[in-house]
Amino acid sequence: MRLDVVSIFPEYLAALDLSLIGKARRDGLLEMSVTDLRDFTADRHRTVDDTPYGGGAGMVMKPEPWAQALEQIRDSTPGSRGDQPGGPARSQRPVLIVPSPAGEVFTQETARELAERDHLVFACGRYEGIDERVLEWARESFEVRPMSLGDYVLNGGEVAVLAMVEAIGRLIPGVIGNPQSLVEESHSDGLLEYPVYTKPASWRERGIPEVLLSGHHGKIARWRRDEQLRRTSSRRPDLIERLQPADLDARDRAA
Ligand SMILES: N#Cc1c(-c2ccc3ccn(Cc4ccc(CN5CCCCC5)cc4)c3c2)n[nH]c1N
Repeated sequence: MRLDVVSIFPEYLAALDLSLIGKARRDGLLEMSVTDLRDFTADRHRTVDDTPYGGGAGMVMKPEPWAQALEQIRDSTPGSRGDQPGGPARSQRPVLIVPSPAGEVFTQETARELAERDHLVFACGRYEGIDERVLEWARESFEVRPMSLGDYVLNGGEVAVLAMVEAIGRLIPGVIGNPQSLVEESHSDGLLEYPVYTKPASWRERGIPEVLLSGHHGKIARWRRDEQLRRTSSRRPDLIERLQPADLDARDRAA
């Protein structure tokens, strides 16, 4: 997989050189490049914003620097242009992910879907956002996906990209050492994860659930599933409502 990020704060994305994503890059499991939008400006002040048509507070990001940055990324990626009329086939098109409070909400399902794609391009807006015509223009060559982290307002797209890249990157085969840990985490089966404990068995006069010391794998699995159901019912009843009958077995229903 190839990841490209465009931002006026490229240093914000330096955190992606750390930890698992950084190791995945060094291991060749993914390629990643960060582009400074200001490199595509034509004035001495490297201006990327201007006042909004129709008035209103704040500034809007100018379209031309974005189009030039995205063209360079598109044209430097084999197969992204395609020679078919109407541009590249969907499967070849890079996905242009545009963080925005007005986007679809990014979920674990979104991460799983995007982890299957060959080329993701993230456009980090700032100010009040990017001129909408950029997204319209980009649809000729990209699959354009406005994407939101959740229902709160950030100051720009970089924090969202850090979260999305981590959520997507960890699903790429080989990035996580133990793939089993991907199976049992929150949202992998529609439920929140169970509580975890480690040594010492007694800590500040607090013990751990006896079943976890029993060595009885079946009982431990049952306890963990019950804890998932209990936690999800208590903290995220909306997830319980979304569960399909097939997601719950007879023992769950009895719980
Ligand atoms: N992902 C994600 C996000 C973001 C996010 C992502 C990208 C950008 C780029 C700029 N901002 C700041 C911003 C965006 C909109 C507004 C409201 N304005 C009202 C008047 C018309 C114009 C828009 C204010 C400030 C961003 C915020 N916030 N929350 C998420 N989950």
